Amino acid sequence: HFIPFCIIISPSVWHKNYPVAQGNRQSPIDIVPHQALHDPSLGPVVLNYDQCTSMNITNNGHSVVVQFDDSDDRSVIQGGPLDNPYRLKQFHFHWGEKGCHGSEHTVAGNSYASELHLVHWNAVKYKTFGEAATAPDGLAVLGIFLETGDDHRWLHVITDALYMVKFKVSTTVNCFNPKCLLPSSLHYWTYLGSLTTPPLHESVIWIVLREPIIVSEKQLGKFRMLLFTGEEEDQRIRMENNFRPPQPLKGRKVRSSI
Ligand SMILES: NS(O)(O)c1ccc(OCc2cn(-c3ccccc3)nn2)cc1
Ligand SMILES: [Zn+2]
Repeated sequence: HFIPFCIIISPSVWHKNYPVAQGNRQSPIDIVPHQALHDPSLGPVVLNYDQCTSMNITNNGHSVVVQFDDSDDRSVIQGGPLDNPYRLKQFHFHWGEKGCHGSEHTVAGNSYASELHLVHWNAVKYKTFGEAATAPDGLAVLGIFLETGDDHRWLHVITDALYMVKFKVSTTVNCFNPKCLLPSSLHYWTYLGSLTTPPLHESVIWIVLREPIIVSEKQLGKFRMLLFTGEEEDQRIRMENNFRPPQPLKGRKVRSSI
C-alpha cells in the first residue's frame, strides 16, 4: 500500500500542533478600510534597500523565498508604526491556483491573486531572527498585494528563475533590490498580528500597502508550476493555494496612514 510522504497539513488543523493558531492576534485578517482608524501620528514607512544583500532564492516546500544577508543594517525598514529599524531577512509569496484568490489578507472581503511578504526583524532589541520571531515586537512584515494585468517588468527577475527551483532546491540571486516590487503609493494599514504559517508566533507588526502591484497571468502561472515535493519524491504536488484564510480580529484595531 502507498503512504503519501508529502502530507499537506491544512490550516484548519494547525491548532492541534500550534494552539496559538486560536490566539488573540492571528494573521491574516480581513481589512475593512472605512473601519480602520486614521492615525495622523503614523509617519511614512521608509525602506532602505539600496545595497546588494540578496543571496539566494529557495523553494522551501511551502513557498518560494528570496533570502538576504541580515548580518548588518544595510537593508532595513523603519518609520511608520516601527520604533526602530527592522532588518530585511527574506521575502516570499502566497498565491492560489487560479484567478483572484491567493492573497492572505483581504480588503473588505475581496482577495487578490497573490501577496508578497517582506520579512524584517528587530535587530536592535534581539540577537537573532529566531529570538525576534517569538517576541511581540520582534518582526515587521510588509505585505504587498499582486493583481493580474500587464507584465511586471522587474518581477521577471524572480519568475524567470523559478524553473531552477521547481523542486525543493536553492539557487543564487545577486543584487536584487526589492524596492522594484513596490507600488507607487506607500499608503498602508497596520495592526498587530502573527506569522501566517506555523509556528504562527504572535510576533509581527503588519504593514499592508493599500495599492497592489500589477503582474501578468503568465508571471503568476510560473509560481503555480512550483512543486511542494522534492525531485526524489514520486508525487508531483503543485505548489498552489499556500495561503491561510483571514482570522478573527478579536477586538484589534487596524490603523491607516495618510
Ligand atoms: N507568512 S509570514 O510573512 O507571516 C512568515 C514569515 C516568516 C516565517 O518564518 C518561519 C519561521 C522561521 N523561524 C525560525 C525560528 C528559529 C530560528 C530560525 C528561524 N521561526 N519561524 C513564517 C511566516
Ligand atoms: Zn507570508
